[in-house]
Amino acid sequence: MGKILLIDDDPFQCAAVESIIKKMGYDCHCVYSGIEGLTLLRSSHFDIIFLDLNLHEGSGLSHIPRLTELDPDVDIVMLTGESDTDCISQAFAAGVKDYLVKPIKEDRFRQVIQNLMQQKTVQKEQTDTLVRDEIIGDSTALNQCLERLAISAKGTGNVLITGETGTGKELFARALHNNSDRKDKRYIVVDCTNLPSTLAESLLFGHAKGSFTGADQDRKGLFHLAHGGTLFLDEIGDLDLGIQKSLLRVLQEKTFRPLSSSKEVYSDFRLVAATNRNLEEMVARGEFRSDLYYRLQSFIIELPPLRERNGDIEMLTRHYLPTLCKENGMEEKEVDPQFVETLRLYDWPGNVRELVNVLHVSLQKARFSKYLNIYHLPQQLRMRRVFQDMGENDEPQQGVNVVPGLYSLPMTPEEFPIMKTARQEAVDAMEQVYLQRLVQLSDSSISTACKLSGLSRARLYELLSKHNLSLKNN
Ligand SMILES: Nc1ncnc2c1ncn2[C@@H]1O[C@H](COP(=O)(O)OP(=O)(O)OP(=O)(O)O)[C@@H](O)[C@H]1O
Repeated sequence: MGKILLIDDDPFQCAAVESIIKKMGYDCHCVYSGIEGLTLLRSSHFDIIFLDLNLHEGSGLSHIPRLTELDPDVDIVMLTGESDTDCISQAFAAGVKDYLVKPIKEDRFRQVIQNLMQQKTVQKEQTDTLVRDEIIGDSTALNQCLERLAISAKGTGNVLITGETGTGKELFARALHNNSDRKDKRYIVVDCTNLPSTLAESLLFGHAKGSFTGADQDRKGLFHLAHGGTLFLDEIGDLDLGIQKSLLRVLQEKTFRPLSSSKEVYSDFRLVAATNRNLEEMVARGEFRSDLYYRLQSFIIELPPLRERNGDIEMLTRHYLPTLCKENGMEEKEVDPQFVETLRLYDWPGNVRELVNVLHVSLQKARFSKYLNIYHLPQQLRMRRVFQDMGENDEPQQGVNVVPGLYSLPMTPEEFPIMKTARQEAVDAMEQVYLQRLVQLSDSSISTACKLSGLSRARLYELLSKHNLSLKNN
């Protein structure tokens, strides 16, 4: 049964609305302040919240970010006596689904509930039947992306998948094809990175015999081959501007002419594109065509970075470890809880790809051990853990001598490193902390950094590069 929450400080209004909702067959809870609403949301899920604007404690709008943080799937509808246009715009900007002005009209009220509930049911059905392929994770953020994947798979328009490197854009593109009506037709992948424009034209559009030296026969292009299926353009942000223009024409007209051919070819392919670049900024700089950008925007799936869904880390680890052990000819290993805990503390700039790589490296170190523990992890992850243990998030506190604590030695003879390795790891860890602090204190000035550290410019640049730092990190 659907659940609805009313947040309104007028008990009479609540009673009237509650009776309509209960007659519709839904479960209804009333609370008289935003604070009570937030408390309730910590332990219960609701499908819809009707939120009053003018509450005793202040504006209901101020509660929206926290309400959606606690229950990302909830739909919020304003229910208020305030009909000021500014309030309406602010409410929509804050993400509400609808805005109803009191006194409520019962028909309209019922319609809002029915539509929102229906949409939720359809979304759930679509997500439940989705074939996830290899997509692992159960965080709210990933589940929201899977919902969008399910909706887009049943649609027909172009889809743009965005997200940092290694977040799974290619995995989603393939799953989109496999869940669509086109799944029995071709799925063609084109990596637009470093695709020279001359080669791109003949690859995408095809060519007629004799169109250039070496073209000894007619060749179908990928647009043609993808007819009825899906064309995945990976890293579309890298596509040459000239090709962008031709692509736009193909998307609009579904026809194109292979190089040196007099015949137009019709092709009905579905375009899925992905990028880790900010296309909006590229449009502003004139590096990406705005008309193509608007065409691609019809449906966007934004994949969150792993650090924003670190609830998925354990699931991904447990999924990948057995496969990696098998690939490396090892018995499956047991995993120390602190190992997973330490994985959760890290930022994962390379996202899932980096996580898989770290698991691979850790397994190499643990080759002769039955367990995976934190000492098998690369140094930057162990360092992160030390910072955390010191009660900090990112950096060492002002004036604290962090260096001696950075390198913790394993307790088992099998893991115990030779002195040379231990010394090198300690030096590396110390350098990293030292340079991070130096960068902070130098205010992007190389001469200040050299003066403070006593290092030459050449040596400083060498060390910064070794630790992936830049004076501009400040
Ligand atoms: N949710 C996930 N579940 C399981 N594996 C994942 C997931 N997301 C990513 N991966 C794995 O991480 C690696 C990188 O994924 P993928 O190539 O899809 O990322 P990407 O976003 O396309 O990266 P790039 O922008 O660098 O091309 C692959 O090995 C993929 O299988």
